[in-house]
Amino acid sequence: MIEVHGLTKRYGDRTVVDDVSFVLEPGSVTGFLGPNGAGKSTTMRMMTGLVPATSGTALVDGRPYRELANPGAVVGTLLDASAVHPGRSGRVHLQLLADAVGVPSSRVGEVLDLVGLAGAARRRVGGYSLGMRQRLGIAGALLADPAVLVFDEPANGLDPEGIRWMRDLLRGHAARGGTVLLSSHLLGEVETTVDRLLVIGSGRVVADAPIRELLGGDGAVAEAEDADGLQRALAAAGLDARRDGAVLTVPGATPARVGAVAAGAGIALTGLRPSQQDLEDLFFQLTTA
Ligand SMILES: Nc1ncnc2c1ncn2[C@@H]1O[C@H](COP(=O)(O)OP(=O)(O)OP(=O)(O)O)[C@@H](O)[C@H]1O
Repeated sequence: MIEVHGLTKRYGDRTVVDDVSFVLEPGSVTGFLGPNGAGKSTTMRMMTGLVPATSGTALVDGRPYRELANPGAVVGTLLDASAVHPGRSGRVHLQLLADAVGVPSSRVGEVLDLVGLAGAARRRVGGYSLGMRQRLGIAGALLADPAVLVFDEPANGLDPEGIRWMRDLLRGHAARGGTVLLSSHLLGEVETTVDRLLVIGSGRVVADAPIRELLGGDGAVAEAEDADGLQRALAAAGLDARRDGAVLTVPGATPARVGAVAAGAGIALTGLRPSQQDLEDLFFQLTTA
């Protein structure tokens, strides 16, 4: 469990993270969204002791990251995948990390296999592609099988297969009771990976809720060849519907209610679903002041 309370960072007279509070529960993947410069990386860096907070606290299992006896065994971080000595091989890089967090050398081979880098393990990291460096960073984060993963833009440079692999990895981690915080600009990827959304704009939290709740909206979207007839039937039932061709959007009505009205009027529906907001639209609504 991660508890962040009142976390604030000032550089000179600029407040780049402003009184940020949230809780990350085990068994969940939280997507951390915000425009460029909103303060995501700085927040993650304060949480993991890389940058001192001006004020506020970030606790991992009740303690600040820096006070954990073996932080790498509790929190796996991917915060700057390029911060690796280019002259070292991937295997040597991971071996040094393994020594630092106290895991056996056999684990190095396991994580290399896990991230799909076994074939490139003896090559110098300087010759790795961006995606390979990301995979190496993820391998390092997973070495000690930590319960918490804090990943800043993990999909950066990954190909579509790699992105799917990462999604499965993060979902699997949460399914085993792990806690994941992931920042990303790939909204489609976020939508299919996360349970919760934490959105910041200009250093402040502007949304923190389950993604289904944020995108859910209350209403139904129905399609019918006889859209005119359906609109009349809905109006007779006291429901205002907005029509766009054969598609009717009915705010404030459940799909079940719309289906019942259609059935009562003898109108065949060709589609019926809860209305859902587009994540991109939501993102701009929340972050455009
Ligand atoms: N060491 C520093 N000194 C001064 N300002 C900094 C420093 N590090 C970050 N900032 C500023 O803090 C703000 C937040 O930066 P941060 O990297 O946390 O944003 P971000 O949300 O991660 O952005 P991005 O999506 O572009 O990665 C930016 O305006 C940045 O210029």
